[in-house]
Amino acid sequence: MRFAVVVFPGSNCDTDMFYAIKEALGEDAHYVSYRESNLSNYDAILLPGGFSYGDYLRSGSIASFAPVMEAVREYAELGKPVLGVCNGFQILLETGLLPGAMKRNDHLKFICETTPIIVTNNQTMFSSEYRQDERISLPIAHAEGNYECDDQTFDELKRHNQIVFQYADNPNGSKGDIAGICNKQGNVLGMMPHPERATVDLLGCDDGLRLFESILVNWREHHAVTS
Ligand SMILES: NC(=O)CCC(N)C(=O)O
Repeated sequence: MRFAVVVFPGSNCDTDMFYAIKEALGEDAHYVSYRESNLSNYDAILLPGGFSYGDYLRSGSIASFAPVMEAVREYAELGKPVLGVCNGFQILLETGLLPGAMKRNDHLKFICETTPIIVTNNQTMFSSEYRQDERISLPIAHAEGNYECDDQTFDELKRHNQIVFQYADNPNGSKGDIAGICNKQGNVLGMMPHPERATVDLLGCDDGLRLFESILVNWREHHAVTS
């Protein structure tokens, strides 16, 4: 499976993402520039964490106008997997590929810690290798992770099972303890916790690996070789 790791000016988790795919998952990973306009060679697109364009204006807002995001939008419309982690999630929100917005953490401090996460929906292409309502541990590292949306959007997220991950111990004030949501079609996921920082025991936790394994398992199911 060929994964694209998109690199924006200011990305800083691209190498971790590349390592997670190449070394921990054992699949093909490629760095792709924010200038790229054709993503048709890839089976999944990964938007890594970081501080794209210095987080100026709002996190992810300037990156949402990068040339590659038009290609990501077209790619997502085809139903192919798009994952945004942390700053990647913020970019997906700013692009409108996911509903809602990110505010500064309610305590106005940057938080960097490993935190308990609940798998609220294991029926997605990103979470199927977890058990429903499983409690896992993942690192978080952000200043703007306080998810916000209006009540109508929140009801829709619940009605369409779009809330995929929730904080067990809300660290930032996020509405509904939201840590990760997907679009209605289920092929675009944004999440603040960093699964790519938790893919091997050596990192202290490997609960993130099953997220990438879920993508791979689901891709294989749709690309089964029948001879
Ligand atoms: N780890 C990251 O992606 C940093 C996120 C980010 N730009 C912030 O909210 O602070």
